[in-house]
Amino acid sequence: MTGGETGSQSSEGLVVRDLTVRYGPAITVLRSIDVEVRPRTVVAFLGVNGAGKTTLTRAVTGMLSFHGGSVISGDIRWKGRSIVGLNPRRIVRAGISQVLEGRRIFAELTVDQNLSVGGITKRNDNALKERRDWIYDMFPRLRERQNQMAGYLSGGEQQMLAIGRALMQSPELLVLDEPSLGLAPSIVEHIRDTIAGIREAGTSVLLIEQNATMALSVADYGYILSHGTVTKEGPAKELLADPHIQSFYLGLDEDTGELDAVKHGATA
Ligand SMILES: Nc1ncnc2c1ncn2[C@@H]1O[C@H](COP(=O)(O)OP(=O)(O)OP(=O)(O)O)[C@@H](O)[C@H]1O
Repeated sequence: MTGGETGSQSSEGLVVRDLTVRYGPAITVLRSIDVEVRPRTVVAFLGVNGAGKTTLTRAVTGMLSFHGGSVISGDIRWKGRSIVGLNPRRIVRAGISQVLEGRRIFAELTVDQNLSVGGITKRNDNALKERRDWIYDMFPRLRERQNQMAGYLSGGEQQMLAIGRALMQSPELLVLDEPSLGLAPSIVEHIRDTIAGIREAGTSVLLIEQNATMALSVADYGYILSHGTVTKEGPAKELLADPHIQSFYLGLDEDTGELDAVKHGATA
């Protein structure tokens, strides 16, 4: 069973089946992968540089064609309906929002204006105001800086803003691409707590990460991707305890259990 909950809910969330994705005519990046994100769960998608993690996010959010990629075979179903071939706007409207790798906020707009842009397709002003208050409660530092230009925020604050902007759509699924990249450990912890809070509020999260420690400590379920193929999957707690995963992704020596971050390039 995948995704951490009961089988009866499988058609409600995101179901990726037998998906093969290619860039151009010859570069096959994802090979027959199966991934599932059930409602109200956090699913970690882990792998080293170039494994194909971002390519999965592009396929799910309708961005693949902008990068010269296409779905060769298989399907991506959201709440029981195929979303392959839908444009990004329709996918956002269907309830899937994403935070791209690299915190792409609008640097010359204020924090508040960035949030307004995030909610631009929503028409209910009261609901938007409530949403904005909820985001400011989650990130008090953004409230303090709401009239500042976003470009002057720290890296961690920009990541919070990027997440907040995506949440303005009230998504049912949030796709987060490497939110911990380049951030100090204390900020990473805050981001992890935020992800847990997002799940508690009812939104499921597909969490793309190289920082396996962070991702598996908050996720319900995880997938390990290697060269475009899912090589391992299971409940996050089991993956976290797996000696091979500890050795390769968490940087713990298989024999001694000691941290070996330099050898394995772990980011924890
Ligand atoms: N637009 C593209 N055209 C051709 N090849 C691409 C394109 N985008 C990515 N690739 C290749 O696809 C492979 C997977 O890339 P992808 O960005 O999905 O991996 P990733 O696991 O997210 O890596 P990282 O952690 O470094 O972001 C890489 O070999 C990459 O060079």
